[in-house]
Amino acid sequence: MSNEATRPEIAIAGRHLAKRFGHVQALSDASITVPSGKVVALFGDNGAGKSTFLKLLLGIYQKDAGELIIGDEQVELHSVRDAQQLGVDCVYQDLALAPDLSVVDNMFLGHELTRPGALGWAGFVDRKEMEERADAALRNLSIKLPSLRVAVQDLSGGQRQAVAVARAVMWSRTAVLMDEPTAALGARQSEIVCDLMRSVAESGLGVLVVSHDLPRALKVADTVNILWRGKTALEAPAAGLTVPEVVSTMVGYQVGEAA
Ligand SMILES: Nc1ncnc2c1ncn2[C@@H]1O[C@H](COP(=O)(O)OP(=O)(O)OP(=O)(O)O)[C@@H](O)[C@H]1O
Repeated sequence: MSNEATRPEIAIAGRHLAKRFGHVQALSDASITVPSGKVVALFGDNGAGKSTFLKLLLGIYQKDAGELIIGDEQVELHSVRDAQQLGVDCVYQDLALAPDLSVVDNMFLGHELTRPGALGWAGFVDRKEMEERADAALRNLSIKLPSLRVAVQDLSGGQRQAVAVARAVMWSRTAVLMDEPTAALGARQSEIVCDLMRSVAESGLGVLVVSHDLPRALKVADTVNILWRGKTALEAPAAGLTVPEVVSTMVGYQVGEAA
């Protein structure tokens, strides 16, 4: 868990970001700041540029213009690896879990712990330590599962989502980005995932969540950012906003403007 004294003020931010794909100007002037310990909800109509923004923050795409900040420092990201090394991870919409592997194996996918073998040869996977660390990561977020050895395909949708969130948190030091984390879930499981977002923020990380579930995201977020045709149309505290106001801004009316 992060130490408050050493926590950066800004976990992650993109300022005045622009990105063009051929003839499509996906982003022209988009700015989002995610402070440490806060949940920021990113809203926007289809094609507004939300996924493009996330992919710029993750190093999947490279920006044409603007500034990226991670952990209070201005950075350049050339790959996903660059973002990961700065402590940024993502819970993707498809969760990117291997269904036939256990919870533990999914939590360590690509990060397996090995002990050195005899004569310095490749070591064996240290399963005991993997289980202990996975268990601690899940407990920190108060996630309860039937077993760590169960295959992910035998968990409920909400439990799978929780494993994906815990995995991202385990490998993040700075910020966790979430792309539609409740899209495939029922009401009760969505509430559990929203509670999880708050726990992640309370652990000191910045959380940026892209969502079409406006009522739930408004409830869980500290700040709301709305993109409209590739530009930031509104950045405001969630507490003062209603769903109709958000929808108006998403479709191009400013808050307070007569329809
Ligand atoms: N790799 C790409 N190549 C070409 N055009 C792209 C690419 N990625 C996104 N776009 C275009 O950029 C614009 C913004 O797309 P983006 O996926 O970022 O929007 P979004 O807000 O995430 O939409 P949705 O809610 O529908 O997922 C769209 O017009 C889209 O067609």
